[in-house]
Amino acid sequence: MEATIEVSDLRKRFGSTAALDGMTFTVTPGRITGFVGPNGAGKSTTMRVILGLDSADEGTALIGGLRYQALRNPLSHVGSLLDAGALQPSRSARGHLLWLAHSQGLSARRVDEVVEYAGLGTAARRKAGGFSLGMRQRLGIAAALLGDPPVLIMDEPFNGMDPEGIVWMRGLLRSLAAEGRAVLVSSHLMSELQDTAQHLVVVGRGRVIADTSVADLIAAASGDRVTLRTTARAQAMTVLARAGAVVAATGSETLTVSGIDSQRVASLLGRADVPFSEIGAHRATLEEAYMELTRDAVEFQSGGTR
Ligand SMILES: Nc1ncnc2c1ncn2[C@@H]1O[C@H](COP(=O)(O)OP(=O)(O)OP(=O)(O)O)[C@@H](O)[C@H]1O
Repeated sequence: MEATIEVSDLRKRFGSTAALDGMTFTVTPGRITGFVGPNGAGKSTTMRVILGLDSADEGTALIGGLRYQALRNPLSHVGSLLDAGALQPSRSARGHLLWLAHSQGLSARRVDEVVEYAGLGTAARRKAGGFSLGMRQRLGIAAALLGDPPVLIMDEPFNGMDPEGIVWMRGLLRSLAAEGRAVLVSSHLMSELQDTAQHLVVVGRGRVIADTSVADLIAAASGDRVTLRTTARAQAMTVLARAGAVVAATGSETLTVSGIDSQRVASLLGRADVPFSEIGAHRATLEEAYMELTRDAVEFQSGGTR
């Protein structure tokens, strides 16, 4: 089966709310696609529709070219981590995985492999009801990987993870993508995706705002700005503004300059005898790029509803 997810023109209303309003994107194999957007943008609804847990009013969602309902032994086609709380609390983690495995014709040996892979170790014998959120996420990952699926869908997998767990999760996602799987990961924290995802689908109000590589998104948001460190901030601002640059102070000794390149900034300051210690092209963070893109798409902003 091809490792792809194809979402095409999904529309869904909940009463007067358009949760999905023409959602369209493709997740391709061999890379991590981050799925991001403000609260209420439609991420969970999209994931639920892809996984057959919810139905759309219009449009299609295909896994390897097939609707979820048409997949035989779905765990071997797609693994998902949606709600880490959905467990039988009295069952041991291993018992839960064994039950899942048997329902899909998978072996007990495979259960032991995924227990190891997800770093559950001896905790697998304990009742899942007593697990921390981080441990439940690991159990969810073990369940998602049971059928060795080519497609993975993870809703907020970093939730509840401690710093060591976050590093582990990043490495795991990267290796799953490197094995040629299609990996769709939603997250609210851009910092978690910055060094993890290669591609981003940014959504707002039920539709795609941007479908782009992380590198291109950061380059576009970085613009042609130059950052500068100087102990003579006021003097530098005067010299650069006189040359036509737009200058903004970003700290007591730092400035952002746009309109002229870093070489010109250096030569202007040199000629005017303005001291500076650092100069370089400004590189936006993924967080900055994301904020700029989604500014108009947030449903609720601090300071009241729009
Ligand atoms: N079962 C439901 N009943 C009514 N409205 C719903 C239901 N599920 C989702 N919605 C609405 O649909 C819209 C999209 O919600 P969804 O949960 O898909 O967004 P999201 O991007 O996952 O948000 P979050 O980041 O907060 O998890 C929201 O306006 C939400 O209130």
